[in-house]
Amino acid sequence: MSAKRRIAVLGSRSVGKSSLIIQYCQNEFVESYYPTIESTFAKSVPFKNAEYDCEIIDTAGQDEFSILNSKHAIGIHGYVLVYSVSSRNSFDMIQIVYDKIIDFCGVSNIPCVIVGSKIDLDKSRQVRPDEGQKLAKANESAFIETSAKTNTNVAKVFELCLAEIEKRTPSSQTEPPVSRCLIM
Ligand SMILES: Nc1nc2c(ncn2[C@@H]2O[C@H](COP(=O)(O)OP(=O)(O)OP(=O)(O)O)[C@@H](O)[C@H]2O)c(=O)[nH]1
Repeated sequence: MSAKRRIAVLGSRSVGKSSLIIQYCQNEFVESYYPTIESTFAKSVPFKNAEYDCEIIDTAGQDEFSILNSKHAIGIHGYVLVYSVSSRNSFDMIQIVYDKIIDFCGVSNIPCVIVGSKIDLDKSRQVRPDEGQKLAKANESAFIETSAKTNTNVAKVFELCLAEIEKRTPSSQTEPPVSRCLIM
């Protein structure tokens, strides 16, 4: 039986979350922009001699005022946090979203990949790769830069996420760790 892995993709509006997932699951890139409310994609992924049934949750873009939806914290095995390398604001949102998740879950860190998207827009780059790397290191996360448009490093994002999950949850275990948060 293949293990189930539920992965939530979060980040500011319009950074390319849907495009990344659609490129990964359906091998296509859509130039036009349709804001997401929420959708779920399924993909079976072979990884390290095992087969994983991945459920990938595409979320509506967040900002500093959004309240973390409990659906994006409960029952989630791993996170993909996306910013666009051409938007400093979206980069600044990553730490805010990360902190909201760890606060909600009552843990000190989560299985997470930080993604700098849209690297094909190199001329309008506002965030350097080493800044992304440093942020990821500070949050014990994996890091990668991608382009959904040119299909650069797209599959790698989800492999890194499975690897981060694997570091903390052996493949024999299906449920994500229970939150240590106590309601008194
Ligand atoms: N050049 C370039 N454009 C991209 C890339 N990825 C996404 N886009 C464009 O950026 C816009 C937003 O992409 P979406 O994938 O809808 O972004 P999103 O993060 O899902 O947006 P929300 O649903 O509002 O949160 C669209 O016009 C895409 O075509 C990329 O890798 N390169």
